Amino acid sequence: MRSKIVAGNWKMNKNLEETEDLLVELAAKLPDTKAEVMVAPTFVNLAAAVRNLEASRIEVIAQNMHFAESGAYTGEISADMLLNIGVDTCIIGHSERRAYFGETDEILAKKVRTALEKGIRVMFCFGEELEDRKSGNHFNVVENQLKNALFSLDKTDWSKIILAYEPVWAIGTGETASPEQAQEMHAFIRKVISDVYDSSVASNVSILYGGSVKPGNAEEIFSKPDVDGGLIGGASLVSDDFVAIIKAI
Ligand SMILES: O=C[C@H](O)COP(=O)(O)O
Repeated sequence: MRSKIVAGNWKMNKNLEETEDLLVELAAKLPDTKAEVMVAPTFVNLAAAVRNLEASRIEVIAQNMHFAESGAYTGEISADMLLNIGVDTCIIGHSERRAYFGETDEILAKKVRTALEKGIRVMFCFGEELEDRKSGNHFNVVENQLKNALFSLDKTDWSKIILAYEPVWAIGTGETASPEQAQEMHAFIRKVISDVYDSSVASNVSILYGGSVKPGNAEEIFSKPDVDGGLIGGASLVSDDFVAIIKAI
């Protein structure tokens, strides 16, 4: 049975003091929900966030990790470093990593493999660009992203995978995929997974939607049968907005 999940990706926002303030607010305002609630602060504040949320059910997750175990990779963070501070879920493949840091499907496949070998749960992000959507190529693009990074995994690995479909044209733009567009793509993703693996893998994986989710549109998006929650950027930086989105699940 798949989980409902609402995750906040704070990206490169919030210094230490701001991080702690927001966590205190979120912990205090967290509504009663069966959904998993996650936040992904920047690397330098992860350890403090874990300590801050010790008594809370909000999970601290990472925004990225390297595929190598350790070594001469200046500026990078390993899976073991995350585990060592109590972080065992990591976002991999966010479109900003793909676009600004050259992360290819091949690199992402290696990251996913390392994460799973280390026991880190992967929140794998993917989604088409605006030109792909306009040309009607969005289903092919999404299928290839999944195939290149995930379809060599064993069936059993999928219990450690969360998917986050994020159409690039809807990220930080205020333009959201309609609930119908989100549902159509999520249903397609489940069908592709079912064809490659089987229907139990497809029905047990949580598929989140990300891209300009706000308090005003979350409920309608989350009401769709194949949408299991959201990966929230901008609106997760404001406690009342993030709490309202959690309430919508
Ligand atoms: O990781 C989150 C996504 O990039 C969505 O960001 P956004 O809610 O600011 O559009």
